[in-house]
Amino acid sequence: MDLLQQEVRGIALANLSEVQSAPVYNPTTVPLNRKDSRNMEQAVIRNNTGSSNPFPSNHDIEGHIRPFQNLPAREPVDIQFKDVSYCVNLGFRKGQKEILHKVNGKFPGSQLIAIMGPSGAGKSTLLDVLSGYRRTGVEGAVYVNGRIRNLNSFRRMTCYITQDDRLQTLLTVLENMRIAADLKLGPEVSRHEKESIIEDILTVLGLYEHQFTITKRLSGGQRKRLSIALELINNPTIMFLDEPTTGLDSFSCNQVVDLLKQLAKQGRTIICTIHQPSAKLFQEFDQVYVLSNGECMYQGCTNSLVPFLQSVEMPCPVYHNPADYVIELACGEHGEDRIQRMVMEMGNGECTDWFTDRRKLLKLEQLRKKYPLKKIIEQDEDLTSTSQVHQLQVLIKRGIIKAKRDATLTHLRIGVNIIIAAMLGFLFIDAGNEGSRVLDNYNLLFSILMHHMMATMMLTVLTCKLQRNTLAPRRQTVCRMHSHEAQVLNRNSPSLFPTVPTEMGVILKEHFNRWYTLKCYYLSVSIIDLPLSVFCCLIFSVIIYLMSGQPMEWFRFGMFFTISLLIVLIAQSLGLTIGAWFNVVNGTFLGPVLTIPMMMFAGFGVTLRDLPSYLKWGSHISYLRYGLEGYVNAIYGENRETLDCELKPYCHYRYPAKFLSEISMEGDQFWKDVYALCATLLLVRVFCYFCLRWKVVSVR
Ligand SMILES: Nc1ncnc2c1ncn2[C@@H]1O[C@H](COP(=O)(O)OP(=O)(O)OP(=O)(O)O)[C@@H](O)[C@H]1O
Repeated sequence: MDLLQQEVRGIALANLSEVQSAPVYNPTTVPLNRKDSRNMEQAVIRNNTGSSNPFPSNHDIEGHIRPFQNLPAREPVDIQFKDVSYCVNLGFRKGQKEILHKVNGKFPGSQLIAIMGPSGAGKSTLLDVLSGYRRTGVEGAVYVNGRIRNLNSFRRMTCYITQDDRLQTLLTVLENMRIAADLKLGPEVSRHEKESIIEDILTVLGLYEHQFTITKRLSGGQRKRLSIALELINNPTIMFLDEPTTGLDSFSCNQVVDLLKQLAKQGRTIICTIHQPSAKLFQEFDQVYVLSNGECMYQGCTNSLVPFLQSVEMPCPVYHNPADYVIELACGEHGEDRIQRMVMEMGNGECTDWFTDRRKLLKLEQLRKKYPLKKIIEQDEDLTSTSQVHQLQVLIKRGIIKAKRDATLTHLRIGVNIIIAAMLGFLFIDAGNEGSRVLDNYNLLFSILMHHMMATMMLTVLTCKLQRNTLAPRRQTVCRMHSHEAQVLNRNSPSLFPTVPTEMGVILKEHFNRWYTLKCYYLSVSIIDLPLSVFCCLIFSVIIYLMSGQPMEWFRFGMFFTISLLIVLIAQSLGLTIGAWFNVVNGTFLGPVLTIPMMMFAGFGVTLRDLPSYLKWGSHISYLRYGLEGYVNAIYGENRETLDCELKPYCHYRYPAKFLSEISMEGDQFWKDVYALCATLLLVRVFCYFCLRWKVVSVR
């Protein structure tokens, strides 16, 4: 051994002895009774005081610090996984790509566990697989307390916190917490109890002073803590967090990790992915799991990483952060052979030699004995904890608050309808009663149809766009980059490429975390928008009807308005379907393009009679045809009297029946058109729901 090597070893071992002498909380050796956990909490807070204690004191009568007094401590849950592989389909004729290669691991309860690795190593994928978010393409077994994971009961005790904070930004912190409490705890828990839980969580997370702040004004760290706070309401036993520290400054990082450590001490298993923590932050984790190219390079206690590297003859250089060094190794900066050596030594995650007290680690059969099979209560497939009626009520309440706060879009919709109605009104002024301007009026009716359809559809496509199709956002692989550059890129990426959470991203997160069923969400969205759609449509119809001098008969106005409203609702449903299915660029392109065939078959340019026989079917599926026919019948049908003929000596269409016959819309078809439009609306709504459902399920 040369001198340099001896020196490096000596210092690494010195690091090790220093680290080992520090008191390390090990849940496998220390039973988690109330007294001990209190002492440990005190110890941690004492350690934090003077630096960055994120937990304002929360004293009980004896003066002891008791955070989360309204959240009972949890019985630890032990997670193990064996030979877990994950494959994605790359598309038609492109084959498959294996992202995780038969990895193994052991995540004991009451621990704060970090999954580390370079970008593209498979951290988020492993988190998705373990949380049950990804199911298709997954092989291998995941064990919970020694038994094969039952996904439904597992999901009832877990929550997933995404990297990009998918929050309702228009609501205040308190409103967000109250909505989450109402959705998760239901009406059985009294308002007082809910408020106590909320107060407790907000206090411990340092958000109490910000409870009346609108979420969009919170800092990055506060948002992250709010994301955690929202999921803590129903007290999950296992928490999965995707890069909870990315985009935060070191102070906020410490706050978040300290908080996670507190939660772990109460019996929760906290598993999070993390890029390259600072040396201080790294020490906060109880256990670390290092991935490289979908294989496990190290698994064990954080403090054992340095000795492990020593044992495989890749000692951590002096004054080097072990976390940085292991990422450099995982990137292959020191050679691919070193990765392979570490993977082999670790048995791809099977080796448990580097846990603090491996004798206390329980085998699967021991775990089964320790946690005997509980009586299984038959629970239905619905994973939510409250009734659907209750969820609907809460979601409608939330939607109304949001609509009130974001009045710009509401004002814009009203404004656009008034302006377009006035413009068309001026253009076609008094065309409705004049026999010589029947064709003008026909053009006006078609223009109204176009307005209702395009304005509503495009607005919906743009506001419900789906940004990403996964809970975990993807970034480009930067594996071979120098670790420091990678670190800088990763720390900067949130500000360089802001990931604005869209409504769809929020739905994916909330639905996966069992806040509500998709049915309730969809119904609430439809109900909330209805009054505004009716109002906009009514205002437009009144202006255009009066300005263009249509017949002053209530029943005709009623017919005109009914058709307008049905068209608006159909266009909105189509917009929702396109918005849920395609991204914003494709949706903006497809919306108008798909409308063209509908217009072709509407009977406007080419009358329904003159349509070639092989294209007649098109007129039966075009809702614009029923819309136009409905308008024409409302204005010129129902035995309308002879029109005025004041502008010209001869009016070709003085008799409405003649006009109806020429455009091939004779015979009172109004109710047939209304039925056809209602059927289309129902069909599109149901189709849209299944699209949304498919989208949510298919990304898993
Ligand atoms: N649906 C997919 N199709 C093709 N490749 C995928 C898919 N999902 C993930 N990958 C690839 O799998 C690898 C692992 O991705 P993953 O997001 O798990 O990495 P990561 O370690 O979390 O990276 P980061 O830290 O940058 O988020 C990457 O190379 C990624 O490109």
